[in-house]
Amino acid sequence: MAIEAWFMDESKEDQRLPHRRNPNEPASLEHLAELGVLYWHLNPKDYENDEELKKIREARGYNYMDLLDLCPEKVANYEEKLRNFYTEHIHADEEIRYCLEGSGYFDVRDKGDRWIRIWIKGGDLIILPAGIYHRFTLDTSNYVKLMRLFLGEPVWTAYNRPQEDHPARKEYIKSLTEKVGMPLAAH
Ligand SMILES: CSCCC(=O)C(=O)O
Ligand SMILES: [Fe+2]
Repeated sequence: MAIEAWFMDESKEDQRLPHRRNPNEPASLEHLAELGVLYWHLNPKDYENDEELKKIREARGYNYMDLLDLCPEKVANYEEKLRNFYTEHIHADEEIRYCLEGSGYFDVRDKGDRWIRIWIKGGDLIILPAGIYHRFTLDTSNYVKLMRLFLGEPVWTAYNRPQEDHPARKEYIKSLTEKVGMPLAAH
């Protein structure tokens, strides 16, 4: 089972709606990988004993873990948090999220600054690279339970756009040009 992603329309309607273009314009996993976005599908049941998750955590050094149950009863300043999540930003580190239950949308900017909407559901683990512009919203199901992973002491600081001089942003832009630039330069 693969994740679904698509280019967003321009409408300013409710952020929780799918915002597909008409006709739908899918974005492939390969396209996401070119942006440095990584994806795995795991079995979210019994995640505490999942060997696959364990392997990914070990390989990438994700020693920190916590759970975010995104509902008004369990999250302080719920509305404010949701607003901040949907404000376009970057981080100095990777953002690693594993969806255990429910669903939601991660939006990431592509190289041409277009929004790609990634629909995550139970079992989807995604990694956004440091420095990529992104945001998050619940979908119309209004509920998600996420595992947050991190390498070392967690830092969740969001730097809202524009951040063109932020070292993580510069590093990210450099990594993009290296990825597409290398094969061309060889000709
Ligand atoms: C609800 S997790 C995703 C939101 C986000 O981008 C963040 O926490 O930085
Ligand atoms: Fe973020």
